[in-house]
Amino acid sequence: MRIRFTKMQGAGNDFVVLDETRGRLGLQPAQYRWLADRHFGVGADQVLSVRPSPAPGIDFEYVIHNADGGEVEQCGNGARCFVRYVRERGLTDKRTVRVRTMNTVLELTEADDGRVTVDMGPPVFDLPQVPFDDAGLSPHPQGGWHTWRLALGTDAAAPHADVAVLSMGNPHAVQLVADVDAAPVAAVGALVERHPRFPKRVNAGFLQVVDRSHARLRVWERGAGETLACGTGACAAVVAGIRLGLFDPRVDVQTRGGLLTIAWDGGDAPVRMTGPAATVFEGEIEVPQ
Ligand SMILES: N[C@H](CCC[C@H](N)C(=O)O)C(=O)O
Repeated sequence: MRIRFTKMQGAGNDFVVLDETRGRLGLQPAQYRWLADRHFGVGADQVLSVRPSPAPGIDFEYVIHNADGGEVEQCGNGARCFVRYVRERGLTDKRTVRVRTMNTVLELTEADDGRVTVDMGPPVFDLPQVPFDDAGLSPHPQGGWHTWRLALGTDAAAPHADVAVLSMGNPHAVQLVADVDAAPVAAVGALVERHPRFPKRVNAGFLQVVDRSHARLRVWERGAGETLACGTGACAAVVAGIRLGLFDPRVDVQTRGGLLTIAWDGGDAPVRMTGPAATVFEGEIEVPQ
């Protein structure tokens, strides 16, 4: 099947974007994996599909598949590319669009200077909704909130990770590190991603607090490995840092791929993320059956 696609990136987190507003392509997980493959396909961290409005008051449906072919609930950097895409292709002339993902409605706004702000909705701390299995664990109090100690092996001498656990619509486990450049992102991130206490796996964030309004972050993403930036990961890291008493309500997060600004006023307030979005190239490709 020959398909048209657009390659986009937001802070270096890269995407294959598909226009399914006039009909679905009917792709299977193996075909999403192939499209994301950096050697045999186009190459991307996620594949994003733009689908027609599912309900009144919603402009589009926003469907996200990780590089491993699995469909997931949320993608923050992808949301910024989504609004750039629908405006560039004339699918809307609105400056603010509302899109529905698997479990949330996001509001995306493109400013005159091209920067995009996403209302990511409120963070979720209810552990069964993350989901996270805390059976037999006691939280470690820290700065007015708490972290959870994850054993990363079976024997008593196994290393552990102390993680803050929350959902931005998708699951996140955030740990504090002194220096992100020295953090064992691949080794520990892969163990946290597939830790049995996360039945749907988890995105593993490594957060360095620079000061109360600046952070550095690396993320080992569920279903994609380490990416140059993770939008929901930046939101989760700032929310965790605020709850742990480490950040003010607005934080600039330096990722390997670029700068994201995250703001959250606490409680049920929405998390708002601002950052870049860019179209890299358009193309056509024959997708194997
Ligand atoms: N790997 C994530 C999806 C993409 C999130 C990330 N690319 C972002 O910008 O939020 C997950 O499985 O929940």
